[in-house]
Amino acid sequence: MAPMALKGVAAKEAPAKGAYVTFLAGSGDYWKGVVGLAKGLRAVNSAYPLVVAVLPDVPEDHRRTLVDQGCVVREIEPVYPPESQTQFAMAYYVINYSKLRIWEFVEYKRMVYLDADIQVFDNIDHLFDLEAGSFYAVKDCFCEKTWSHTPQYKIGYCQQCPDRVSWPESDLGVPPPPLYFNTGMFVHEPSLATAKALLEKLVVTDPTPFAEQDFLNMFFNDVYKPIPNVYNLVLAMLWRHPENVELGKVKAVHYCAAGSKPWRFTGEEANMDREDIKMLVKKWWDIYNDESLNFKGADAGEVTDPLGAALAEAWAGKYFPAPSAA
Ligand SMILES: O=c1ccn([C@@H]2O[C@H](COP(=O)(O)OP(=O)(O)O)[C@@H](O)[C@H]2O)c(=O)[nH]1
Ligand SMILES: OC[C@H]1O[C@H](O[C@@H]2[C@@H](O)[C@H](O)[C@@H](O)[C@H](O)[C@@H]2O)[C@H](O)[C@@H](O)[C@H]1O
Ligand SMILES: [Mn+2]
Repeated sequence: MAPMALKGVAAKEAPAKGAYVTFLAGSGDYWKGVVGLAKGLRAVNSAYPLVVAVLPDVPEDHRRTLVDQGCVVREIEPVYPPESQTQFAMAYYVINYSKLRIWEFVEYKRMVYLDADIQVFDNIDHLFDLEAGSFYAVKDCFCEKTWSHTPQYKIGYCQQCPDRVSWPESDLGVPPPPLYFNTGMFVHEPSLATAKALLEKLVVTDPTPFAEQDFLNMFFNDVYKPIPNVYNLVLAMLWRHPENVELGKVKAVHYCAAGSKPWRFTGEEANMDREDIKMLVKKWWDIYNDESLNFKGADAGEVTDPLGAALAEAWAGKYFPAPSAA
């Protein structure tokens, strides 16, 4: 017997296949990173929309700019680590715990998360077809000063080159650290059960220096599957492990090195005078400034990405009342 449909409850929509998702907090200039990302994904003809998880402190004009670029803007509730210990996470990173909300985006079966300081230079839509059940992300590097609090930094050990300085297991009596991923980019499967489990685990987990990145590495440690660094080039790799980088094959660049955010670039910080860095920053600006990559929404008449147009239209009314009839 067919299950009786609950009166007035619309049949559950089958989740859409997938979407890219990024995270925006505050009223600062990271919205420029999101605009760049939206245009970069268009430049590589991605078939998926870009969802932006915004904290309540993101101003309306920034949200409007993102909707005008075809983004689907979704407000999320902030996520805070246990109050009593917050001072143990680098204050700057504490807001990143709110990234955990994207597991609640169950209208999508699969999502590819990208930090707003990432730019995509080649189509990576095939990531949506990776086998389900694993957590896919790129291995991080332990060699920058930001890691100076860790034993691996003090020893000079890095998972990017485990043989350069081998882990002194017999001296330390502990095995090398498990594989550790950078959370500027990852492929995940939204699920309310996982979202609930993440938050329940967070409540009993003291914050650590790399905040949600450390936490996600702990949580997904047994299902983590490394993917090649072409999907998330952590810039420090260019001077820490150049032997592991083939710049011509890189599909996504992560501008996470100090001073490398393109929209704030001065070239003054360490390594920012490198030719490859200046070339990558220019590549970012070339996309950001390319008017032909602007979203051509329904109101522009010529719909170039129907899914984005439909989503943007559906969402436009959510944040901005439809223009009243003149
Ligand atoms: O003021 C901020 C700081 C961070 N972020 C978001 O949080 C992500 C992680 O921060 P960031 O990329 O600066 O960290 P990094 O990768 O450089 O360590 C950013 O990419 C943005 O998506 C933001 O929206 N506003
Ligand atoms: O909140 C912790 C952050 O941790 C990661 O950034 C780090 C990491 O890449 C280190 O390896 C670098 O040395 C460091 O510069 C950089 O900030 C993620 O990119 C970011 O999205 C966010 O999760
Ligand atoms: Mn980043």
